[in-house]
Amino acid sequence: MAERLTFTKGHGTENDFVLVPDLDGALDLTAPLAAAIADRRAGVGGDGVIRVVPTEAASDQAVRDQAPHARWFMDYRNADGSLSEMCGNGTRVFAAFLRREGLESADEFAIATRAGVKHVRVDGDGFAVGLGPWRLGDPATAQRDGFDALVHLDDLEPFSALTVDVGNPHTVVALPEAVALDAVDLTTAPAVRPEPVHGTNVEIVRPLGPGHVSMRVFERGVGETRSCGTGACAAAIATSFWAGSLDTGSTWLVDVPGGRLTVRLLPDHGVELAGPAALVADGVIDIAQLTRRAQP
Ligand SMILES: N[C@@H](CCC[C@H](N)C(=O)O)C(=O)O
Repeated sequence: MAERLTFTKGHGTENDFVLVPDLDGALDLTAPLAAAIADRRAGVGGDGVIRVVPTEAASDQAVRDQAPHARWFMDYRNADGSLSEMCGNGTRVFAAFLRREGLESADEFAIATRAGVKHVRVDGDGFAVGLGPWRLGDPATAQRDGFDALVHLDDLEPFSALTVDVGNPHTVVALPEAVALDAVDLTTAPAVRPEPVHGTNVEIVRPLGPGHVSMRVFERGVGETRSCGTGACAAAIATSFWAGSLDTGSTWLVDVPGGRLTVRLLPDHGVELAGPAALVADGVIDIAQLTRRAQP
């Protein structure tokens, strides 16, 4: 493996990522290496690590099959090194990197992900990305009860929640009026029942008005983050579902600690996420130093 890796640090509404270009597909971005890069004290630091690699060089056949539609694969890992199928904020930062580097020059293009091909377009200063199709985790239970899961927060009675898949798994909590959003303790992972087999991201949502919610998120493989793009989509979908108005072409503003995202609900379970993307630093990682463990 190369001893030095170039990287770019970026963020979308303060959900931050380390992008590692691997233009010839030679880098073995293992879970321990990704976790070391994402480490905020001994590494570069980020909520996730994104390898930028030609789609045809991906190890997964299902990803390589996307090569006729998308030249570049967003190989996403969480800060703990685990793989994720999708990252909404990451898609915009990935798109900004591809354009800055001249790897894509059009205003609209597609990117390959573990959740399939996603279409990106320039949208003002930022990007809009189609993240659909979404689906409810347990549609029959959700249609009958309005909820299909319970989430335990703090020492309070469990809260009703809805499971939404946006390529990756989400559980959205409808926080009752009596509980302040800022007061919820997200220093540890909320317990979700039934326990999701592959884990879940948990969004806690407070409606602010028509088409407008405030949200905090505990991300699978990370902890509390300042934003989550797929989580914002899940929050808008769940809130619309509870209001009985899905698939209406509505636009939602989702306020997160790191800023504001816009979510458009489209027909046929489509959903589009729009927001900023910033590339803030470039550098070089010394792999030997990064992986050297301090002696006690
Ligand atoms: N922050 C991302 C989601 C990243 C992956 C997530 N933690 C998971 O494991 O599914 C976003 O903006 O969507």
